[in-house]
Amino acid sequence: MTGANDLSQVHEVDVVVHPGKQELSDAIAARLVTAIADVQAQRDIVHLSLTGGSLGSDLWASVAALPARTAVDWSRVELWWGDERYLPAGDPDRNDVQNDAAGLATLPLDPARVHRVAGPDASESAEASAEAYGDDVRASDTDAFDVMILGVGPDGHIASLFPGHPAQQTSDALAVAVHDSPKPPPDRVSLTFGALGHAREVWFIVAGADKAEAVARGIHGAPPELNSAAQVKGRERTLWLIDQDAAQAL
Ligand SMILES: O=C(O)[C@H](O)[C@@H](O)[C@H](O)[C@H](O)COP(=O)(O)O
Repeated sequence: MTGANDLSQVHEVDVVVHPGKQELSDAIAARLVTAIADVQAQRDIVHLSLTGGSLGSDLWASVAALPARTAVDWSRVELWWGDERYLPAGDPDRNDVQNDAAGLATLPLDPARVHRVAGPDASESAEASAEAYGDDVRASDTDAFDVMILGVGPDGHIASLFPGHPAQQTSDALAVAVHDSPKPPPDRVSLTFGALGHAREVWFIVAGADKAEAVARGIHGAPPELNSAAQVKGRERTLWLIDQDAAQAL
């Protein structure tokens, strides 16, 4: 990983800094393909949870361009999303649609293993969609997500859990409906903190100077009303994959 600067074991998390957003995206893709192939050498199915946002989509362009993507049996990958904007299937503002357009759709996935959050075209309400999504996660035969990928907003949000928003406090469900989101669109469905941390590895992926303060708080610790990322850790590993701009406040 040329140019990568490993600031390992900062406050019980691993931090890897890459020069810029493109290098970061390519490095996440390489790391992800290797992680999936490693799990597939041990067992049949891999559970992977994805994120929206620009980097969360860019990484699929990087995977699609990576020759080593063929080291993965994509038909044995179960795909989930940490959150989804409560919009109809196919809406260009949905996270899954943006991931697909960036390159995810080019991979030979099994559509039956791609777990999309139901939108208003396929559910009565965001609450009903969240409940169905939680049931889907519970019914899957996994002990934990193998890799939980999470983008981080400048305000410190992860998935659709915004600092200080009441939906952050849901602890009795795997997924929650979010209304009045400070970032549009207002209605969303999100995994809860408990479900997001139900992962062997959590990877926070962040680029840009506007995220530097959120990154520092996420790594060094902060209360939920200031930062959501600080509330989630992987069971085996918590990894921050960031670019130099996002590392400015460390
Ligand atoms: O539903 C959303 O609005 C996105 O999923 C959002 O949570 C995103 O992951 C972060 O805001 C980081 O996005 P960027 O990588 O574009 O900064």
